[in-house]
Amino acid sequence: MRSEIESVWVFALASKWRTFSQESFAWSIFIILLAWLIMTLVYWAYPGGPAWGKYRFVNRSSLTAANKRRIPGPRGLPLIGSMKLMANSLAHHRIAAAAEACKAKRLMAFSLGDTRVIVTCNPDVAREILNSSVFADRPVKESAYSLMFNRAIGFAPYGVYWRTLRRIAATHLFCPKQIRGAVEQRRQIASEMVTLFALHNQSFHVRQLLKLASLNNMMASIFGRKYNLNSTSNEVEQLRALVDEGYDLLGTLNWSDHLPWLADFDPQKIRVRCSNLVPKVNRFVSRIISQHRHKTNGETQDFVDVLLSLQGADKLSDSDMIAVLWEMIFRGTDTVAVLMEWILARIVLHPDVQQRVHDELDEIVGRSRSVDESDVVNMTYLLAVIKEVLRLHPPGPLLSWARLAITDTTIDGYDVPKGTTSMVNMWAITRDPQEWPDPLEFMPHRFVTKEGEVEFSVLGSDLRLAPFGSGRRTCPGKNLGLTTVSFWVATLLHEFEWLPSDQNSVDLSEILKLSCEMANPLSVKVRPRRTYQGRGSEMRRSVKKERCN
Ligand code: HEM
Repeated sequence: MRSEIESVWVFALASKWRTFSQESFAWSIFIILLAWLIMTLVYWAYPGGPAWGKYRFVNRSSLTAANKRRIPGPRGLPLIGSMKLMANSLAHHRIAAAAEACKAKRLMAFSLGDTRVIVTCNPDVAREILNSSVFADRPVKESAYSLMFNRAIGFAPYGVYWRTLRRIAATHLFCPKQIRGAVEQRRQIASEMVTLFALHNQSFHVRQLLKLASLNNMMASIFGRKYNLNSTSNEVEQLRALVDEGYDLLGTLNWSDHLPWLADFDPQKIRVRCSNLVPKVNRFVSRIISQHRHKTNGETQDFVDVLLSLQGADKLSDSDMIAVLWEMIFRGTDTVAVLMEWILARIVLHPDVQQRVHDELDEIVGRSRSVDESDVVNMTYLLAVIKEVLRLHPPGPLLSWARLAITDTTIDGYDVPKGTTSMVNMWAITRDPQEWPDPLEFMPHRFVTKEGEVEFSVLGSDLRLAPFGSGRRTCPGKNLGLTTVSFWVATLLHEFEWLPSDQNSVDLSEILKLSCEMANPLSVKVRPRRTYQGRGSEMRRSVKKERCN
């Protein structure tokens, strides 16, 4: 009897405890959720949104009166902050509009999920950021890591390895002697482009051919591979597909970079795509490296040979070499093609400007011969046109890749903590009426210097127009890029009159991928300027012959 009573007690207590523990569990969850919600809202309430709020809340006791000054900026949404600013094909427009609305053109703070970001639309503050040694690092995206770019110049952490790579590239790829040495290759590709453009009797799109020309140029400089634009090569097709995929991956805003709790789910399938791409790139570049290793003639000819010849501390492992080589192809191809398409678009849109360039070409080169690269330095108006296009359509409106603060620092009087990502909205600076009279007008003559005036340099010394960035991480390929673009544009303008297509007028809408491209590819017609009768059919015959071969 006693034991029966005891078991009833035990059952009663157990069921009470179960009820209690279920209730208390539910309460605990509720309290945790409530606390989390409150903290989320507290973080979000700070100017600049949740990432800034979290930093300031967590460090509130150590912040002094001076560094309590808050950088103005949008809050965005709780938890994700202002992701919508960047998750947009016109991020540079949106950021400029937000800075205007927050009266924060000099310096604006915003949050991309957990990432603290500052951005400036002002040239003086841009100089402070880009030229400071504190911002000599880059925030590395997951895709950049997966694609090995952390071992190449663009994403390598600031330090000895990065400095070594820049020195090697500066000495063997980007120095004036090397750039001059590749003149014949650029001339050859320019003449192939002319031949192919001349074949069109109707309107056509220029983009594919410009990209292919640019890729062939980089393939020749980096891998020593020479291809004809007329003939399709399996190797070029393969590389083009690899570059396009890498370009798309790096140009996509990866939510997992800023919201670590999403990382395991890989919602945009970026990790999967990267892991599919990497072995293909490895195979492609390894094959070329191994062919170079087995070359019989010992001369140093291309960048692969240079990398293979390095000894001692400079010697690179095969995987580092692959990263460096691939990055060069990757960076050097699209930027040049994108800029050329914008230049041709402006040329078609402004016949008066085209006429002035033609007059200049007739005066300096004449119609009896083709353009020589050495003519270009004397073509002041053409160079002014290129600068004006860089001003209105910088290929990297947010300077492509952001910078990362290595230590705590001060920018424009505000304290900026270590680990903050910083960006420069070059597009907004180059369209600012306080910096440029009539900023939205296409007026190349603003860059034509008068007697005694100093020429405007776009290479990073004047932050009102620095399309190649500035400071330690400025673009190392800027001279190569400008030399190629100016010579090719001079040649294409010397050979043809560029006219709008019958069906599509020039549409200057933009789309920001890794570079800022024309949203609707340029369609044009060309009329030869200096060809004798019959040259068109002669060209057609020669192309047919090459294709048959
Ligand atoms: C019109 C042509 C080009 C434009 C507009 C351009 C623009 C840029 C910009 C804005 C940056 C970031 C600079 C900064 O953070 O301050 C950059 C970096 C870089 N560019 Fe270019 N670029 C061009 C051509 C090239 C070419 C032809 C190459 C190589 C073949 C190249 C290789 C690089 C590399 C390796 C970096 C990373 C530098 C580093 O982090 O140390 N670029 N470029």
